[in-house]
Amino acid sequence: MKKRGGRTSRIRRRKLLRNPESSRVNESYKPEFIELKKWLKDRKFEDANLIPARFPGTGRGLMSKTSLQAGQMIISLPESCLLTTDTVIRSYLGAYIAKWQPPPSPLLALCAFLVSEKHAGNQSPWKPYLEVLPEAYTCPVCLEPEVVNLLPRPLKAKAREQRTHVREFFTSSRGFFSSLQPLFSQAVESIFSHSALLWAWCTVNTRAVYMKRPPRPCLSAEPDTYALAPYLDLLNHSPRVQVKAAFNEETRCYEIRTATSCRKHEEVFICYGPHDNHRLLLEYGFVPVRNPHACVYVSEDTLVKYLPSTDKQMNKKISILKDHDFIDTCWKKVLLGEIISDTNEKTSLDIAQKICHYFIEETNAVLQKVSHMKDEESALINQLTLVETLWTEELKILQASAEILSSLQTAFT
Ligand SMILES: C[S@@+](CC[C@H](N)C(=O)[O-])C[C@H]1O[C@@H](n2cnc3c(N)ncnc32)[C@H](O)[C@@H]1O
Repeated sequence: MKKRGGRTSRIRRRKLLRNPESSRVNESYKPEFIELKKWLKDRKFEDANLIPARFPGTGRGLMSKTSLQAGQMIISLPESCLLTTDTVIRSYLGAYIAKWQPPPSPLLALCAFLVSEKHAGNQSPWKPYLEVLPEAYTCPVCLEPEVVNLLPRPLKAKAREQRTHVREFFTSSRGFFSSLQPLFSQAVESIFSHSALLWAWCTVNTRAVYMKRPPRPCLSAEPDTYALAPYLDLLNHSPRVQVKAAFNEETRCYEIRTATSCRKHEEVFICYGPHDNHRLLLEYGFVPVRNPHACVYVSEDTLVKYLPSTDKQMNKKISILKDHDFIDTCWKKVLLGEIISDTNEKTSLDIAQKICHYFIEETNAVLQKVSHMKDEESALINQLTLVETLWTEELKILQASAEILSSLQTAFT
């Protein structure tokens, strides 16, 4: 591989800094997007505003061809382009779903359809959409156990729960998959494998938009709220934008309007919700930088370790913290406490500062370990980089918190 740092690369980097537009790569000429556009046109969707592109930092997304004003429609995708449980029930799977007892969940119906259509390859009418879907995902359920082990403790627990949940989803769906055998010449076990179902589960969970469907007798009573929205699902998340997104019953289109303007040739973002980094990694498999909702989770164990052992009110304090959802919640909120007395305030600041330093040390130690593993395990580099970004963002919060605490402490000396 060529070494970076030569004159040409220095000039290129300077150019990129001067003109960030040149760092975005238009992908609309790619065969898969040309096919997808044709497929969308056949389903009455044509769009003049957005083009697929690759951006530094966020990866593949959509770029605006014109400037977008606040209140303007970003995209309006006709119902005929959406993949919902209606699509599945109307398909060759419908009769099998109707026969199966207990009724399959809406999520299972969607996942089974995705796996089956992917297996159909060139025969699938959904091929142009399936071709642009990611081959693999980075939600914790897809990470190697040694990478999951490096996650902050509360997230590690949720990641393991997610793995168990998907495993159980697979095990409990096997009977239904067997019932589909008449549709395939190949053994269903090899089509509806654990890895195929995992791919489908991640596709729905990371890409579907919210669209409530009425309950139907052939599906279980679980809420039916997922719709896969080709092309629209290329929009990345930013916590800094506001959008209005919903299915419009009059136009019969899924519409997104932006409340935040966007300049020509910039990436167009939507907001998946005011989520912290743990939730974004857990549900969507990415960690944004400078997320205003990011926080560091402080566990009960850590609090108990740093609160004075002579404190007779310890249990009461912990239960108050629990009642207010303060345990395992945002570190930032620790800084929002009201002053009760100078002595209490000073003690609290000292404890908070100690906890903060404990976390900074722990974070630095994990970061060192991750960096070491990145040198050793090149096959895991992308997964490790994801975890590294998460810890680096936590370190920034902790360092900023330590500084604030230190200036508050100075006020008491
Ligand atoms: C609805 S899709 C958006 C399009 C996606 N980037 C693609 O290429 O297909 C959601 C996924 O995009 C990625 N993503 C969304 N917002 C992101 C961001 N701000 N930074 C990095 N990745 C992001 C995550 O992998 C997430 O699971």
